[in-house]
Amino acid sequence: MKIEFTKMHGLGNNYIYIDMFQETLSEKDIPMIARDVSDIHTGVGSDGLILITPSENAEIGMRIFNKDGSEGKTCGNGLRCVAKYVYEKQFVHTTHFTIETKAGIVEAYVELSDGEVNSITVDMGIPVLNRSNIPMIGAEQEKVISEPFELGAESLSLTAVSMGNPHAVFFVDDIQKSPLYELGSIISTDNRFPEGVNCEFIEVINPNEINFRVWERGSGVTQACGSGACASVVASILNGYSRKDEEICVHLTGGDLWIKWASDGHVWMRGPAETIANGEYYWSQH
Ligand SMILES: N[C@@H](CCC[C@H](N)C(=O)O)C(=O)O
Repeated sequence: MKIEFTKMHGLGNNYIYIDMFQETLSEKDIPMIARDVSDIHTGVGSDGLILITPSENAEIGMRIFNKDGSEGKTCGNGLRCVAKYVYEKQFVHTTHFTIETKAGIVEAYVELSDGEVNSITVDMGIPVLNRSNIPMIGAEQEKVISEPFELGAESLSLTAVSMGNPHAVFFVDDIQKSPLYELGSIISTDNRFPEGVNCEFIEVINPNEINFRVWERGSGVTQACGSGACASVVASILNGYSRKDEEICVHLTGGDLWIKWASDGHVWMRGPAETIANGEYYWSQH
């Protein structure tokens, strides 16, 4: 089966994008296609698969599948790439439009420079802080802010935030020494998180600047995670390191994102999106 695709990235967080206005995939094949196409040796190589779909409730729809074939509910870097794609293909005719994800409908704003897409701002919505809705096991309604998190002999301090998808944020003194490879996969599948979790280590440089590393649920270490950057800024504010209504620069491995948690509760993300390649993928079930 021949599938046309576009490979795009947001700060190095790269996905294979399939335009479902043109292609038809069977629902049961999608997780397998996500795994196969993501494989660097036998596929194209990516952090996962993103489908750009029609939507009944918004102007455009988006679905995200991680490298292991699991479906996530949202993807910050993916949203900016989808916004660039649909604007450039003229699926939308204004610079402000809506995109539906499994986590809800978000608004995207495309910023142009000399007629070219320069950056994209997305209203990522209101973070969910109640433990049971993250979801994380334990007392209902309670927020998880700087809570002791035992992991064998290690004792970490956890702040948990859902941006539509779950994030476990840990503050470290030096980002270079964060135990990303040692603990990322263990935390990501820890049974205190019934749906798994994306795991972020952050170093606060000053109230308006943080360093960031991520282990993504279903994909492992990636160069950037937009929803994770939003969750980290929310965690930084909840812990008193940063302030609401101020734009905070998040330094990710692949570059910078600007995030603001506004007083009305909404989290805004601003950053770039790039097209890498267009191609045809030859998929066969095995
Ligand atoms: N890279 C993403 C998040 C992708 C989904 C995540 N791994 C999950 O399973 O929740 C981003 O930029 O937000």
